[in-house]
Amino acid sequence: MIELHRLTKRYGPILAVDDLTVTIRPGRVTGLIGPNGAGKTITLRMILGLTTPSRGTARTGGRRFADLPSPMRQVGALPGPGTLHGGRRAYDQLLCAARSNGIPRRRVDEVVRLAGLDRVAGRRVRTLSFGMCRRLGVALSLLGDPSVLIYDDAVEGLDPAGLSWMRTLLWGLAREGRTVLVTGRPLSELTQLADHLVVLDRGRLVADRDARDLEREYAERQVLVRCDDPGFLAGRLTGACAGVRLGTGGALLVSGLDAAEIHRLAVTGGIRLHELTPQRSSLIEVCQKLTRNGPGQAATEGAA
Ligand SMILES: Nc1ncnc2c1ncn2[C@@H]1O[C@H](COP(=O)(O)OP(=O)(O)OP(=O)(O)O)[C@@H](O)[C@H]1O
Repeated sequence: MIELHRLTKRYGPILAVDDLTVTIRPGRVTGLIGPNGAGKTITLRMILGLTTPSRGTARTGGRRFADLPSPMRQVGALPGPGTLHGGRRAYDQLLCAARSNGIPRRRVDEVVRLAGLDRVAGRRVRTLSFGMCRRLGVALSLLGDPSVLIYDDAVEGLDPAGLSWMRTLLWGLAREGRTVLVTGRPLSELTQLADHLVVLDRGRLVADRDARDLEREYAERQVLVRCDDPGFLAGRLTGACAGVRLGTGGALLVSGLDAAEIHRLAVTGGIRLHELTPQRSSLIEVCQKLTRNGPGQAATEGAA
């Protein structure tokens, strides 16, 4: 479990993380998401003891990172860029990390199998593909058999096969009862991975919800309409208190009325319908609605 209590990081007037209290629970994959500058990286850095909070605490398994007796056995993280030794064989990279943390060699063999590295373990790191390097990072993070996994940029750059592998792996690790926290981009792929979402905006918590519940609650139902007289139909729809936006190719995106009501208004107005398709906004659109719909800056002191 990861517990953040009133976690705050201030850089002068900038509140990068603002009084964040949230618990990341075991048994599920939690996605930490938010627009650029929302405070995701700083939050992860505070959990991993790389940045000192201005106020509040970040604890994993009840302790601050600096107080963990054997961090590699409690928390597994993907290595940052440039951390892997290009001239070393993948297996030796793992063995070296294991030895310096008092981890037996048989665990190296286990993580090689878990990460699907069997065929490339003898190759030098610089000769591995991007996807294989990511698998090596995963193997390193699992060496200490930690109960908490924190993966920044878990899916960035992965092809569909790599993404599917990562999803299966992380869900498996979560089902074993581990705490799994992922962040990074792209949002579309991260939201496919996470079954719970913690959404930040300007350093503040805006949602801490089951991903599907969030989608159900906030997703705006819309109906896409194509007809022979969109201007006339739009007038009738707004007259019936519907929200109407113009889509591509003259289509109307209608909210606030269901397809049957739209159909009735079109028919009684003598309008011929070509398409009437109910739609739902995606989880990405929900997250954009919850935040500021795009990049921005962290909160500054005194800002509303
Ligand atoms: N060392 C620093 N000094 C001053 N401000 C900083 C520092 N590090 C981060 N910030 C600011 O803190 C805010 C949060 O940054 P952070 O990197 O955590 O955002 P993020 O959500 O990870 O964004 P992105 O998605 O772009 O990586 C940003 O406004 C950033 O400019």
